[in-house]
Amino acid sequence: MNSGLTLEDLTVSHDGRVVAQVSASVAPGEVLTLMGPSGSGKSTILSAVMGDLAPGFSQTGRVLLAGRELDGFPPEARHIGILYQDPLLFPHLNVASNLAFGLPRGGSRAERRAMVDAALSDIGLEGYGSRDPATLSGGQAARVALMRTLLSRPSALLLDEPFSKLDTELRARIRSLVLDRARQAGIPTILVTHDAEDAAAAGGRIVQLRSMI
Ligand SMILES: Nc1ncnc2c1ncn2[C@@H]1O[C@H](COP(=O)(O)OP(=O)(O)OP(=O)(O)O)[C@@H](O)[C@H]1O
Repeated sequence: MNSGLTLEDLTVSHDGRVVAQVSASVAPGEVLTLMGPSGSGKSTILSAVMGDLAPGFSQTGRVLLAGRELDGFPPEARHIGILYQDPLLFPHLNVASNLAFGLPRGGSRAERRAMVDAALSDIGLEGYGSRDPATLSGGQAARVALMRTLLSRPSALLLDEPFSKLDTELRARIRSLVLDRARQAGIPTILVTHDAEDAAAAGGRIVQLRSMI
């Protein structure tokens, strides 16, 4: 059974005008790069996959995960992880609780704590568990956000330029961390980027969106 992600003639319109259109299929563990000029609809396509279009937009076509159509599923039942340029962390939870939020249910307190500690170590933030997210640098917050998403074991991963605000060295490290994990876990992944180095690191096929205006 194909457990990849398929976008079948996915078309998004606003006021009767097509603003984004794509057909693509992403195999398990493949990182497909979505490129295209500003305004060609890259972020809009990711919102359509999430089933989370802003009011006024409508979509046609199909999104299939593991061969099953996602249409009609509430967003929380889709198990699709998304990361944006600006890391979104819960401001009222400390760093450890933000990470624990991503863990699937189950397991003892001690097991969950051990998983959070291992995750902090993986992102080079040992000892940061009790910190308030507001006290983190941009790069530290980005690492926590991506690890929280990875811990939730998404069935598919959407990356909307999540590396673009990081400095060159951190960018390369965080990029490898997330792309390697996605590949190892067999997660079909779509990376939106303007950056040729990101696309090369992704190593998968590149789909170019055309500007619809
Ligand atoms: N609220 C809106 N009303 C009308 N059109 C909109 C609205 N929001 C976005 N659009 C249009 O949808 C199209 C796709 O925008 P989108 O942000 O998905 O492009 P993008 O490729 O991600 O751009 P960028 O690379 O600049 O982030 C654009 O033409 C944009 O003008």
